[in-house]
Parts: sequence; structure tokens; C-alpha cells
Amino acid sequence: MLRAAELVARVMEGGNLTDAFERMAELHGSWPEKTRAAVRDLAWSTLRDYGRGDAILRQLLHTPPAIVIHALLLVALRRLEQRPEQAHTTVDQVVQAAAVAMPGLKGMVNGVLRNALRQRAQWPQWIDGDEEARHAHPRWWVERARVDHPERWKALLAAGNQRSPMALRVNRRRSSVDAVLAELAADDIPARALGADTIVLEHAVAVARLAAYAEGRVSVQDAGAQRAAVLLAPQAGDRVLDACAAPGGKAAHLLEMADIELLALELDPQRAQRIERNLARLGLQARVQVADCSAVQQWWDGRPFDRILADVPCSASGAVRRHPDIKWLRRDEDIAAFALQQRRILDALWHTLAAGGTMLYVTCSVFAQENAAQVSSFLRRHADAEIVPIEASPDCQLLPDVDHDGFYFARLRKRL
Ligand SMILES: C[S@@+](CC[C@H](N)C(=O)[O-])C[C@H]1O[C@@H](n2cnc3c(N)ncnc32)[C@H](O)[C@@H]1O
Repeated sequence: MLRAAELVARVMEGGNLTDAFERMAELHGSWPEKTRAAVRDLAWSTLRDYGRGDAILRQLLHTPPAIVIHALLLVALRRLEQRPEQAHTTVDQVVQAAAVAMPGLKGMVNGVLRNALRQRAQWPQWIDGDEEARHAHPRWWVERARVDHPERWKALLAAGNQRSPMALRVNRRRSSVDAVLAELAADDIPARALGADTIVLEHAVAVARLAAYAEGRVSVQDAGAQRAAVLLAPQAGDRVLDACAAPGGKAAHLLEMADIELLALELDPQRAQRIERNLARLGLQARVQVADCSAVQQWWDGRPFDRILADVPCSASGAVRRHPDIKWLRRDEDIAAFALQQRRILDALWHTLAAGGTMLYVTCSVFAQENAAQVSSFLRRHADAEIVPIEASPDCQLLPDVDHDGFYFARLRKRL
């Protein structure tokens, strides 16, 4: 429990959860898979529960405690909700953990948790009386959801608090959905097909259990993310740009779909290495270059692209259940900053698209400012741009559900 609390504390101090977890897992290389999964699950689910634990703690504490103890209490409350039948064991374990982290506060932790247990019947009322706790999202986020999705905001927020589905993308150059489904069935991994290359697993499993992964026959990629390559529809011989490419999921899908010449750009050199590793595992080739895609003069050779994938940096609000730390780290004003960055990238990339070529704009956001509003303003600035509809709609806003995360897609064609 202390390890999960350390991860939560890292996020409360402004750190990235996935990075913190990877560093911790590296440090404890001998952890069995079960321990790794348990630490991960507890940290992730505590952070997904944004605001709920604090609504309870506010009733029991006058001042917020030191960060590591605060995090430990949140983890403890999460565990008490998950396993009410083991309440006393949980309290004992948390008190022992507090004795390691801050021995002087052991008694306080014990007192708060025993008090919390005594008043357990009140928790639903405390949570319900606080809007952030009720939806387990920051207030500004609830407000944006309400304004941007007036019909579906409650379902959208509820979906953000669920566990994310695990989906595979079959490398059609090496296997097929049917063959992989048969392999999974033989390994007792329940799964179903969803679309041309997509399989959704009933429960998440460690990739180490998937021989098809190590052998480059499948990749782990959200089913929503897999729509990008399908919508861009690369054709043999196309010159294609993936402008924001790491870790290379969509780049690899494009290369699996057609014999194309692909340039994959990535700003972050370390993340760029992940593209190389992924392509090597799948037996695919592309030119990978570390560059800021919006500084066109630094990387473009002047030959226009037939297709461009602009999978821009965004709030990731559509993938919040996968990255629950973003509820804690993002601020309302960050959305405008992302929108500005996206606008710069779109305007710069447009110059590199051939007349008649297609650019697919993608975010994993559910906020209109990064999505439909961004595209409308792009169309107003570029008279030579037109929308290519997606299933009879000008664009496509996927909201998170049992099959996929939230994504936004808009297809833009440069007039001839
Ligand atoms: C949404 S992720 C891309 C995911 C990727 N397309 C995939 O499917 O695996 C956005 C990526 O863009 C990178 N990035 C951010 N700003 C960039 C820029 N100006 N130029 C190039 N890459 C950028 C980020 O480091 C991040 O890796």
C-alpha cells in the first residue's frame, strides 16, 4: 500500500503517473507480476477516484496532512471501499506503512481511519454533497463536459471513472483477427473481434502473456485509436507524414495497411526511440526523425505529402481512465494552451500537404475547444481546405465506452 501511496504522492506533487510507475517497477525489478499489477491497480484506482477520498477526509481532518500521509489515507480509503470485509487488516497495514513513511504520524493515521470506519454510513452523503466527489472529476472538467456534451455529460464522466478496456491491433501483414482469436482462446484469454484489425479482451492481461505480442503479430492499441489509420486510408505508393508519432501505434498501423513511404516525426528524442522499437518488433520500416513538426523549415525537403496524420498533443481527456493523473495535473487554462499549440501545428503542416491530399486531425480529447471548434477555426483560416465527411458527419467525436477511449477525428482535404 505504501508503494501505491508513493505513486499517488508523486502525482499530487505534479509528477506523471506512468513515468513514476515505470521508474518504481525498474527499481523493483524482482517484483512478481502479481505485485506489479496490485500496486498499479491501487494507485490507478485511487487517482481515478478524484475528490471522493478528500470529501471523506474533509469531514475527519481540520487541515490537510503531509503529502505522503495524505496519499496514504486516500489509498487506504480506496482499499476500504474495494474490500470492506478486510477493513481491520487494511487499517493495520496502513498504520504499519505510516510507521515507515512518517513514524510520528502513525497514531493520527490510525485515529483517522478508525473514525472513518465508525462513520462509514455517512460516506455516500459526504460524497454526494460535493460535486467534484460525486463525479470524481475536477469542477472545471465537469463544467466543460456539461457545456460540450449537454446530452451525454453524465455518461461521459462516469465512463472516465471505469477501468479502460484492453484492445489489440492485429498486424495484418503477419496474422489475422481469426488466427489471433484462436490463439487467445487456446491460452484461456477471452476476447472478441471488433472491426477489421481489432480485438477487445474481456479483461486486461500482461503483454508478457501474449506470445503474439513478442512475435510482432499484435500490438496493444485502443480500439478508438485504431480508427485513425482506417480514416486516413493510405494507398500503396503514398508519401505519408505522421507528424506527432511516438510511441508509433498509428504509424505502425499505417505501415501494416499499405506499402507507403512514411516519415515519422517526434519532438521527444526518448519517445522517438520507442517508435523505432515498435516498428522493429512488427517488422516495419519508416524514417523516424526527431523534430518539431511545426518548425517545417527544419525538417521538410519540399516534397509534398499525399496524406498527413496530425495526432496532436492534447489534454488526453478522452483517455482519462487510462491516465487518471491528468485529472490532478491539468488545469482549465491548459485547454486553451493546447488549442494554441494544435493550431500552430495544423497551420504549419498544411503547407506540406499536396493539392488533393488529405490531412487527418486527431485528438484523444472530449473538449470542443480542441476538437470541433479547432477545426471550424482552421476552415475559416484556410480557404483551400474542405471537410471530407466521416459517415455522413463533418467530423467524428467518439466518447469513451466499453470498447474504446474518447477520440476526435476530422478529415481535411486540400482543394485542387
Ligand atoms: C498523441 S501523442 C501521439 C501518439 C502516436 N501518434 C501513436 O499513435 O502512438 C502526441 C505526440 O506528439 C509529440 N509532440 C508534441 N509536440 C510535438 C511537435 N511540435 N512536433 C512533433 N511531435 C510533437 C509528443 O511528444 C507525443 O509523443
